[in-house]
This record gives sequence, C-alpha cells and structure tokens, in this order.
Amino acid sequence: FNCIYRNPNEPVEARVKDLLSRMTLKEKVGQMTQIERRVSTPDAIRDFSIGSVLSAGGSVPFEKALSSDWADMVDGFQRSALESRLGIPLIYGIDAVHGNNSVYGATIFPHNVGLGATRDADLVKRIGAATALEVRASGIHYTFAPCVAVCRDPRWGRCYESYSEDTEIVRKMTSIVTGLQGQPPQGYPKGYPFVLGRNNTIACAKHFVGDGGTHKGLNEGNTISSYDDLERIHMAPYLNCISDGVSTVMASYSSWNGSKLHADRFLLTEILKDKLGFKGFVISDWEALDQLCEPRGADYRFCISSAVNAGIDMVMVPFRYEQFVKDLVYLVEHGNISMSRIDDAVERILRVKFVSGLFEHPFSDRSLLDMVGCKLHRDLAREAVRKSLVLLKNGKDSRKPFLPLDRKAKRILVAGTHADDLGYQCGGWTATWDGRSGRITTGTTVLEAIQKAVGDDTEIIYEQYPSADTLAREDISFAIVAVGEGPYAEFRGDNLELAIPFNGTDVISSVADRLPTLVILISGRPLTLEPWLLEKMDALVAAWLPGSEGEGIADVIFGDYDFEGLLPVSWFKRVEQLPMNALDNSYDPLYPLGYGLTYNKG
Ligand SMILES: OC[C@@H]1[C@@H](O)[C@H](O)[C@@H](O)c2nc(CNc3ccccc3)cn21
Repeated sequence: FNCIYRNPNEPVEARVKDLLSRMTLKEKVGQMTQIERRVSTPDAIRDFSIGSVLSAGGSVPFEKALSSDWADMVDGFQRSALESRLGIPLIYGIDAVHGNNSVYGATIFPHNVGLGATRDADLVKRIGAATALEVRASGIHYTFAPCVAVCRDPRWGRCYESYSEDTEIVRKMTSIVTGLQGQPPQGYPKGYPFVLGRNNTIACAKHFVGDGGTHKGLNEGNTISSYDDLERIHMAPYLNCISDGVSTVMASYSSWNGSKLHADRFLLTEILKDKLGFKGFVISDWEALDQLCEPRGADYRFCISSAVNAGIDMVMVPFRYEQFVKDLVYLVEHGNISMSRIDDAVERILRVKFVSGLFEHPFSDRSLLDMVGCKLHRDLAREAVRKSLVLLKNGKDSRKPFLPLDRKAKRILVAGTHADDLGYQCGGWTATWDGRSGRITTGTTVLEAIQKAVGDDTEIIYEQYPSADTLAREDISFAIVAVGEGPYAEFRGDNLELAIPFNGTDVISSVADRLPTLVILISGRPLTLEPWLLEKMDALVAAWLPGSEGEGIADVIFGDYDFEGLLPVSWFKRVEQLPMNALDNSYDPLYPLGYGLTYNKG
C-alpha cells in the first residue's frame, strides 16, 4: 500500500487523518455533497469527488428493476467515484424503511407502527439483518433508517413510521440498528460508528429531534416543549442508537420552539456531538437547507452557512450540487465557515466510509442476490405480521368469542377495499414514494391468504362492495371485511379527521347488519370508530400496514397462532381529544396504549 489511507491494516483514525491531509477544499466539499441518482453523471461524481448518491422515494433505474439491475447501476456510479483523484468510494443511500422497499421483489416487512405492536426487540433486530442483506444485494450501502420518531399525535402523516407514542417502546425497537449494521464488539468506543461487514448497511437514526412531537402533528411543524420534555420523550431513543454504533443521524425538517433543527447548533453540535458523543456524520434531509431562509431558497449561501455551522456534515442537496459546492467553497474562503468545521464534517464522513469497509470492498457482492425475497425472509415477515396484529374486539358477548374463524365453514364473504390490494397493505414508501394501489410487487394479499387457509369445500365470495343480492343470501357463514387507509407519505398523510376512507364505514355497516362479521383495519394509525359501528361488528383486528406477507393475518384469524400484539399508540374516541397519550391526566381512550386481547388470556 503506497499510503496510509489505502492500508486496511492501519487504524481508522490514522487513515482518516492521512486522507484528509491530502484533500483540497473542493474535494472536502465534494465529500459533503449527496446528489440524487437522476443528476449523477460520471463526470459530476468524478470531477466533484461526490461523497454520496441517493434514490428519492420511487427513483428507480427502470420499472420493476431487479436487485441485479440496481447493483449494476450503483457499481457504475462507484466506478466513477474511484476514478476521482484520490479514489474515495461513494456511499449510495436509499429509504429501506420496511425491507428494501423500492426494489421490485424485495420482502416488504410491516411498517414501524406494526413492529411497535409486537414489542419484540429480537424480531426487529432480525428484520434489520434481513433488510441489510437485501439492500446490499442491490449494491446499496446505506439506508435512511430507522425512523425513531416518538409520534405523539396520529394526525401526523408519518405516524406509521414511528414505533410508538411511548418512548420506552421506541427505545426497545432501536435494536434494528444492530440488525442493520451488526453488533459492535464488547468495549467498542461509545458513539463511534460501526458496520460489521459486507452483509450489513450503514444506518441512519432519524429525524433528529422531536419530529413526532409537532403541534397538531403538522409534518415539518413546530415542537413546542421544554428541553427536559424534548430530551425525555424524543431524544432518549438516540442514546440507544448511539451506544449501538449508529453511523449517521438525519436532522429533522421540524423546529423546536420555533428554531429550525437544521440550523440549531445547540441541538446538532452541543448536544448530539459534544454531550452525547456522536462520532458518525449528521446528514440533512432533502432540500432542507432551502427552507432555512424566507422566501425558500432565496439566499442559499445564508442557508448553507446556517446549516453547516450548526453541525450538518453531509447535505442531501440533491439536485443543484454545482451551486452548493460553489457557495460552500465561497463561504469557507471568505471565513463564514471555518476550515476546522469542514475538517470535522469530512472526518466524520471518511470515518464512516472506512468503518463500513467500502475502501476494501467498493462494489456489490452478487452472491447475495438469492437472498432477495427469499423464503427465509418472507417467513420472517410473516412472523412479524402475526405478532403485529392487535385484537380489539372478539365477540358481541365476551363469553362467546367470534375468533378463531372456522376454516371449514361452508361459505365466506370477503369484502372491502383492502382485501385484495397489495399496495394498500404495504402503504407508503413502497415501490414509489407515497405508495400505490394494486399489484406493486410480489406478495400475498389478505384475500389470497384466506383462500390458501380455508378448506377445499369452503367457498369464498369476494366483493369489494358487496351487492344487495349477495347480502340477501341466507347461505353465507360469516364475513371478513378489510378496509382502511390508502397509502401516503409525509405531508400527504397529515389528516385532521382520521375517518375510515373509501366509505369503509358503510361497507362494514351494510355487511355487519346482515352477517357475523370480522373487520380487519389496514391503516398507519388509529381511525375513528363510532360506538354504533363498533357494536355491529363481531370482531375487530388492527393490522396496521402489514406489507407483502398477508398470510400472517390468516395464520392468526383462523387460529393457527394466538394474538400477541398490544397497541403501540392510544386509540382515541374522537379526534377532538388529540393529542392524547398514556399518562395524560385526562386520558380517555377507546382502547388504551398496551391494549390487546388474545384467545387464551381473553
Ligand atoms: O428520501 C430521502 C429523505 C427521507 O430519508 C426522509 O425521511 C424524508 O423526510 C424525505 N423527504 C424527502 C423529500 N420528499 C420527496 C417527495 C416527493 C418527491 C421528491 C422528494 C426525501 N426524504
């Protein structure tokens, strides 16, 4: 090895120091720059020494591209990075937040709210490990996960990305970090980034801090709270992630008491880096710097100066990178940003790159391709679905439970908008940014799972909106009605009403008036359930956003497995009660945090 930074036998900090000492200001700034794949030309990556490339939600090489196609694309970008003067490898980032969800054929796990219902840290760690394998199989090194938001108001459009309203449950589910990155060895230095090897990814704890605590759940809004409450409720999960060696932290679009997180030096540097000892890098969110001045993007130099001086190390620009590089170089040359701040940022970025092994193994490992969507991973996802289901009602008379259902029944009516829609059961951040209806990837719908589960002599009648004739029949044993929310992401999910969409209430009511009925609610959060509606249904299961493995639902409603899920969020009676969290003094939920019936324990 002709120099220290290229020698894997040298300590990481020596390699960081050596490489940093060789870099020009432009190369340092290039490493702080993350660009979107659509503007990532070979020349841009090489000539600007770009540090990272990402896929926005839904930004794919082409429709239904397979993991091998993704790996070809990422390796192509990497070849350009290695042609730069110092040959610093780039890291490719993507939102693999419930499996490698942008990639066709990948296993889609339940979204975080469902995982919170499992209370199973080991399960979530195994999901992290499986996700990391499928991400690395696609050649990608870095996932913008986990979201460790503590969602205090279900009106927030990203409620389903939060494991729970309860900080302690979120802290427990941070076990996904050691699944994704690998488990640091005993005595590993606190706060230092860790990535075990080629089957692991760089992870990202997000969005620092208080993203789930904004006023009325407004996305990118303002979290009004004392520092003690911010620390106790929203910051605590980051301590777990940092002690588990999380390599990156993403700053939040939101504000704390009116101060934009991306420009908040106290929280990003004095707390996260100095007090909590975080040694990885802090990445901005998408075009978040542009929001730091009014009107948006008006004074980009001011925005860059505010964010970088506050402690942002890598900027998800992601399109106007020439402008960004030019302005940041200008700001350093004119003393608005110190070289020591730049060196700190670049050290952190290089540290993660050396720790992740990218200098030794910059290209994809094709031997991982047969792990994508494999039976092992789909069985794991199915287990997660089973454990995420929360039984809220079982029988109009608790002495006569309605579930488990009889799989040998003569005739079953399956109804509702969510009975046969893979896209609906996966939710947002699947195939595209905000999700779609229909056959968006490979998987098993609720209806298909029921069809597989029932006896040969059982007839299934499937109608999204059952006809009057069907409802007039006298020969149907019982009905299963699957309704809920359509897919959404971020601001598109902000919702003050929280009613069941697509006339779900009418479908439930018309069916339950005529038949013994199980209702399965597919949603990212609790929805309004009027008392008169609840009374009509014989049983109610909250299934959250279960993902591709719908068989997990049939496993439980037909009794092969018992329910284990417990509510990770309070179920309100009326939206006027919100925000309403456990331990509030006027706590009056329909179903409290932690509620969940079982077959055996009642
Ligand atoms: O996808 C990258 C990040 C993601 O990791 C953050 O959690 C999330 O806050 C986030 N939002 C955007 C911007 N969203 C967007 C929506 C439609 C088209 C393009 C970008 C990007 N990102």
